[in-house]
Amino acid sequence: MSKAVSHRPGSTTGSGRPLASLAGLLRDWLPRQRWFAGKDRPVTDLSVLSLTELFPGCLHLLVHTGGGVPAPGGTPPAGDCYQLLLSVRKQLAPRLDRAFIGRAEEGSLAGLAVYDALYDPRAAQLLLERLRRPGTAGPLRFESDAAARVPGGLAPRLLDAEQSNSSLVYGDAYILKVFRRIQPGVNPDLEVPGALAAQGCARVPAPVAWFRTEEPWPATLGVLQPFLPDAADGWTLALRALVAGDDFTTEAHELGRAVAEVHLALATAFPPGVHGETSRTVAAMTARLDAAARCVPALAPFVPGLRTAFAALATCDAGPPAQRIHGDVHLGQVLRAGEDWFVIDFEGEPSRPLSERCSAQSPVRDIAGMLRSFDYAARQRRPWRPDWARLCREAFCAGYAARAGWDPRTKHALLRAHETDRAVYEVLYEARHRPDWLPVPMAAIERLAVRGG
Ligand SMILES: Nc1ncnc2c1ncn2[C@@H]1O[C@H](COP(=O)(O)OP(=O)(O)O)[C@@H](O)[C@H]1O
Ligand SMILES: O=P(O)(O)O[C@H]1O[C@H](CO)[C@@H](O[C@H]2O[C@H](CO)[C@@H](O)[C@H](O)[C@H]2O)[C@H](O)[C@H]1O
Repeated sequence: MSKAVSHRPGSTTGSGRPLASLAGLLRDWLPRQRWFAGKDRPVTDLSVLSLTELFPGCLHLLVHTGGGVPAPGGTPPAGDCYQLLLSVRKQLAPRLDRAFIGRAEEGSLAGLAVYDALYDPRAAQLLLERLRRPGTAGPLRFESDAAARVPGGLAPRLLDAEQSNSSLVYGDAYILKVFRRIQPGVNPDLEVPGALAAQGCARVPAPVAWFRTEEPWPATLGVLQPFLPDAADGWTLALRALVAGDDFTTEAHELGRAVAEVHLALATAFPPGVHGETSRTVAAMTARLDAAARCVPALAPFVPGLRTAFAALATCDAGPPAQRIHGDVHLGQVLRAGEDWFVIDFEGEPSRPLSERCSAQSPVRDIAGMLRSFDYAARQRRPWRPDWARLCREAFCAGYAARAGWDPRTKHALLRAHETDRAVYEVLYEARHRPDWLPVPMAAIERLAVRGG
């Protein structure tokens, strides 16, 4: 039986010494996780917002770092909230080495090994069982599409890839994405695929079950959707083509069509947006650039040149109307199964506030994301293959135009501004998560600032 453990939000000691002991271990472990956003500051404060015994031996936690203590049900505080599933054992089997968080030193957990339960097949199976049978566990709510029939007993495996979240694949039939950084509200990765499926859009795997919390505020915690078993992601396929010296333009053209179809479905599924005033877009892009330059000094010399890309928006054609978009389009977010491209991960850029990610924006933002991704792929090759990226870019835009009815290549200033904004985001992302990759977006920054495109 699951039960909610009574716990005073904001305290690491509300349930006694075990929490204090856990908090100590988590302060060291959290910053080492790829999905941890606050890598640029030490975890000095950590509070437990909610703690639920999901099943015997497995605790579900929402923890908060980097800000004031949040009030229950109140306004979300500054800082970040993370979802953790933790288990304890006397000894960890070697196959759970990667899951090890630390050994508790005090309280009732003293001497026990604390580990990330998502690596434990038993815990992963029990989590799927909860999703198969809608119900509650303390503040947690497990829900499903009434038409979905998820079979029991599917063998779980945790995807190794370093991602923004953690994903479990069950029997190559379903994939459960467990969100790590939790923001109040419905996660777009539940909301958007659900709305697109209702439109009959076949480009997106539709959610079949999900779980969410009511405390400390309503938020989505995880989504189960069909797994595309023989799919390969666009990044893997593009690199394979580059290594083999193959052309990728047919794939890029089809990708352009797929992204355009998703945009058309999004425009129908969500009420059309009002075009934000251009001056506000310019101000927002400029503010993001200035903030990024404060964190990554290498950007500073390019700031004046990059600002001209944003300023040009004031005098150029406004382009297509604002609408709901994907928000973080790149080659890793598209999967090819058979001849078809699918689009996944509608969370948007993980570091942006949820309200911003759900607001109507220019679809050019998504197009710019994919164009940047061709550049990223081309730069994985020595020597660099700018011609490969250029041909993919042309083909993607042509495919997009064939389906959307307008051609991104005719909106040069708009594209340049959005590619610049995206490259600035990438500089910050790489500086925080993969410093070795920083030269990739920096090369684009130099090109966009100095040569203008
Ligand atoms: N429906 C699916 N079918 C097959 N593979 C998937 C599916 N959804 C996600 N994946 C795989 O899982 C990886 C992580 O998914 P993604 O939604 O991008 O998570 P994250 O937000 O953690 O980046 C993808 O790169 C892809 O390889
Ligand atoms: O984790 P997400 O898939 O939500 O996206 C984040 O991580 C991506 C890297 O995994 C990052 O993408 C950047 O690197 C890609 C190559 O690894 C490249 O194809 C993309 O064009 C580039 O932006 C993405 O920006 C970030 O939000």
